[in-house]
Amino acid sequence: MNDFAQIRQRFPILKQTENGQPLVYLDSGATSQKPQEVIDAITRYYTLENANVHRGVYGLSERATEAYEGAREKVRRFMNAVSTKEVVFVRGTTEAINLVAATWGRANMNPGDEVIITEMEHHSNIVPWQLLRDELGIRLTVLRINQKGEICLNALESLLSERTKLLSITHMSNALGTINPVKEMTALAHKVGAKVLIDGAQAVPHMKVDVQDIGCDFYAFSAHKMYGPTGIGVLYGKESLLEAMPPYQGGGDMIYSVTFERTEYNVLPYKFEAGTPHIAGGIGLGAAVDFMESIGQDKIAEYENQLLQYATEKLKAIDGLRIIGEAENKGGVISFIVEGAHPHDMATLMDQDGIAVRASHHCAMPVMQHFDVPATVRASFGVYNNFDDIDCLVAAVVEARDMLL
Ligand SMILES: Cc1ncc(COP(=O)(O)O)c(CN[C@@H]2CONC2=O)c1O
Repeated sequence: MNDFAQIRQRFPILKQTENGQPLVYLDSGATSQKPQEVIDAITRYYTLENANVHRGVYGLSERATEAYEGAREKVRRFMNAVSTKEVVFVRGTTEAINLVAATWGRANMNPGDEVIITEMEHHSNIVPWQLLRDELGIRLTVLRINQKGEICLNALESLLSERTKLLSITHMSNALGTINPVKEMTALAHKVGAKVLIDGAQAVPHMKVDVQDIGCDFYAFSAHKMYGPTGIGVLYGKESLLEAMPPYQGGGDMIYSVTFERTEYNVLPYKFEAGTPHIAGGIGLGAAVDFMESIGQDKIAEYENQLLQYATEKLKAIDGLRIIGEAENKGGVISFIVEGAHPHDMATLMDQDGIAVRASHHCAMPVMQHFDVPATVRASFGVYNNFDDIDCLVAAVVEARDMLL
């Protein structure tokens, strides 16, 4: 049994059947499945370590705090951040981006200042900037994509100006699979003095991310996409920026002292972590980091690329199927349509064969508009998928197509 076949055995949920067929889970882009060690870490916390963190002066609370803050250090090392002060726990990528818009955005942007995003963004990296535009009168500029679903660095350079205060971009598209050249994009933005936020929700599960190497100012991701629990994610921010930003929410734990006249805020990262945190989620995230590092992100990326190449070759051979998003550099996501068959009908029929794929606009409606499709069928891979899964996917696509046409 090869390594990845053994890894698959660590996911209990994959042992079940769906409609009498083995479950073929190909929707990791929406949320990944969880290995036993992540499930066990969360169970262990509630079984043996549950207490509120940071303020208890008794052993149980100290052990809960050690487990929770130990997870923060794991994330720091995982992203190669300089300090745990730069690792803010949030609910997920969406909250991370909203936090930056609400704090750094409000404190640093004035009417006429510009945010640049790309045409392939998820709605969580579009709507927060629209809200800020409508509140502050800033400009929101879109970097268009080509017919392969790629951005053009020269076009970005032409858009950047002294007016640009933030470049906010996805590292990897959830709808197209496109991997953006974020390091080069960051360098171009910094040349005009703009800050850079990277939406890493789809990238972190699939590849090694080194925030110091990229040079970005903010980086956001969600635990539930990289084998961890829902409800916990990370905002990385350069310490100097986080230090200068006002708090996001007010309450307990984010304070040092409170009088009715004024409040002195807590140090980083706690200034941004008001209220009782998702302690079990943080510990589960730490276990997910351990899981990914036990395999090796480069090994994950290489394996998933083999799956992607195989799936692309097999799907392209199906009459009437069009792949949406054919970037030279892609991660483990493949979107497609079958002419004459609505994606929702395709996915519904494929479910009858035990195939779990997403049929949607994937919260990337501008991408659908660009390719003039209402939605796509999307298969997205995790470390537990294999080539048999892809053979099952292809057979189900053909069967659904023949039933619908
Ligand atoms: C690129 C990208 N950015 C942000 C988000 C938002 O993440 P949270 O929901 O964890 O805050 C997602 C979610 N991906 C969606 C969710 O379902 N299917 C998808 O592709 C995403 O793919």
